[in-house]
Amino acid sequence: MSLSLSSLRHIAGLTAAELHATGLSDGHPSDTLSGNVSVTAITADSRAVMPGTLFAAVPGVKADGRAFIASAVEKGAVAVLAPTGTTWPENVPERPLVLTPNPRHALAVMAAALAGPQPENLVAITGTNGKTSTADFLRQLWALQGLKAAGLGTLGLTGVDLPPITMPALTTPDPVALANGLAALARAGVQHVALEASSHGLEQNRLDGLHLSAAGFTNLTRDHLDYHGTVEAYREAKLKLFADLLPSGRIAAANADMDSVTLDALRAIARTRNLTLRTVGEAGETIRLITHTPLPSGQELVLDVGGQKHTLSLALPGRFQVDNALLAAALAAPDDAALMQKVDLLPQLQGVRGRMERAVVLPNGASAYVDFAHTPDALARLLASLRPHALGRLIVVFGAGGDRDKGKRPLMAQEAERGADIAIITDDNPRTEDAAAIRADVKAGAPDALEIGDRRAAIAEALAMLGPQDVLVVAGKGHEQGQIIGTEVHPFDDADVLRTLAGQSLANAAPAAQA
Ligand SMILES: CC(=O)N[C@H]1[C@@H](OP(=O)(O)OP(=O)(O)OC[C@H]2O[C@@H](n3ccc(=O)[nH]c3=O)[C@H](O)[C@@H]2O)O[C@H](CO)[C@@H](O)[C@@H]1O[C@H](C)C(=O)N[C@@H](C)C(=O)N[C@H](CCC(=O)O)C(=O)O
Ligand SMILES: Nc1ncnc2c1ncn2[C@@H]1O[C@H](COP(=O)(O)OP(=O)(O)OP(=O)(O)O)[C@@H](O)[C@H]1O
Ligand SMILES: N[C@H](CCC[C@H](N)C(=O)O)C(=O)O
Ligand SMILES: [Mg+2]
Repeated sequence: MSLSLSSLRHIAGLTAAELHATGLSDGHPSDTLSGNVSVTAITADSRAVMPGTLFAAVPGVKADGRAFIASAVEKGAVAVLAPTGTTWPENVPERPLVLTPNPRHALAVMAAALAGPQPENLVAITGTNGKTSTADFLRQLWALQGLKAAGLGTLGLTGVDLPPITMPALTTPDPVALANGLAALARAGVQHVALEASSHGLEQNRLDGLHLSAAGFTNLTRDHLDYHGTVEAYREAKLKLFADLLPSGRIAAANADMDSVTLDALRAIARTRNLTLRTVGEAGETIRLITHTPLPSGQELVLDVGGQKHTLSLALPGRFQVDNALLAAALAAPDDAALMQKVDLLPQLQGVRGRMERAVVLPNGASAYVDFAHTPDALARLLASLRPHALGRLIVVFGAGGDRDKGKRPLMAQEAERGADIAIITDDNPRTEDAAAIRADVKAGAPDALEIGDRRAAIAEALAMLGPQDVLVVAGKGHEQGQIIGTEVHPFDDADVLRTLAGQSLANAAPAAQA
């Protein structure tokens, strides 16, 4: 699809006064520069510019996109979008220059306009933990009703019979990939999409071009303060989904057991913006969790759904999975009358890859789980959820990622030490940081924890410790397929490593047992 620059500016709410170009002495654009150029694509990456592209030159964390205007023009950019105050670089052929205080917002809105259709039911989920799980449960609930549905987030694009669409490996993709991916899904008849809204994505306006039908909020606890600076700024970024992006009159759903500051702020936004707020959980008003009883194969739930008591079994272990399942049900129901029907589907939900996934059961009855907990709150809840399953000891292997929030490292360790009988600190994507220094930051919160840097060796050591009825959980990587050291990704899959090592130890044990 192509659109004229002036239509794009109109769509993004940018006025004529914001169109400039160097060499225009009277400040008024000439005909060529008046915005009648045809734009076929938009990108914020000069390396992706092709003839006909509008280049969004945005300052970022590592680089300043304005340094690449010359290169974009050389590659055929027909116009440039940039922050107010940007001047045209010297010795670069003139192009229309659209200036706005928030070019990332304009980029997302224009990308959506150029991409075309969006799925009719587009639900975004935010929160510190539980976005992927809730989005996948929602996708499953739709699929169970026979609807063509997709999930989009940390796991990439998920669903059955989807067109081949490549997405960047981010929880919330950049606005151009997002808009194009969603348009491809809509064109393929996928009208139900559950999407993760990360705080980075919200802060960077990646979702600003989307037409959302509902939005969910799981919880807000510590993470990503390296990027947002303060909890307040982090909360503000998450709340943007409800304050700015979700259109008035739509459904907002939240876990009522989340911190009260965030919940109160959400309630205030819902009131002001006329959103229908649904709450779930122990304090939930829409779906209230009355009791939950862990069972060997999952858990039994007693719920109050709109005043009606309802008992059902969930085939998933872990208290936090109940929160995610109930939030998904609240988001799946277009009106209150449909709530019970969605709740009735919950027993059919299947586990999400790498989320409390039981990878190995040893002949002595010990189990080993893989989970994606990488925050203090997630680790605390994970270990509390596993405790009833550990008739023996509970052992955790975990680490903290490099180039990510340093403040969470000792807090994660405290939760590991508090919640498990044995905690083993290991490496989890050191990225460009020194792995030993990360482990030292972690160990400051758990001086008694064991430290084994090599992740495979740490898992092997933990497996060797497992006595009858013990439970091991390897946390932090979940579905991940690699260990990122420097900028290189070394293949690594916790579940595979567990299965391989458990198989080897059984093979090694066999001759000894016969002797
Ligand atoms: C810190 C961060 O979020 N960075 C994201 C951001 O990059 P940025 O805009 O700051 O980029 P930059 O490298 O400073 O460059 C500035 C601009 O110059 C442009 N450029 C750069 C080089 C060049 O040759 N030409 C060019 O035009 C860049 O395309 C960019 O537009 O925007 C890019 C495009 O959307 C993202 O790819 C990039 O994600 C990086 C890779 C990343 O690691 N992000 C992580 C932290 C992230 O976003 N995680 C969240 C949260 C996960 C969770 O929930 O836990 C996620 O949604 O995945
Ligand atoms: N509702 C919840 N409350 C607290 N912890 C949770 C909740 N749901 C999941 N977790 C924990 O967080 C981990 C990650 O879950 P999930 O992948 O669903 O979260 P996410 O928000 O998508 O994470 P990311 O920010 O990395 O995308 C799980 O493996 C579990 O340990
Ligand atoms: N989306 C999260 C994933 C963290 C996973 C963990 N394995 C790590 O590397 O810290 C992040 O980018 O912070
Ligand atoms: Mg996720």
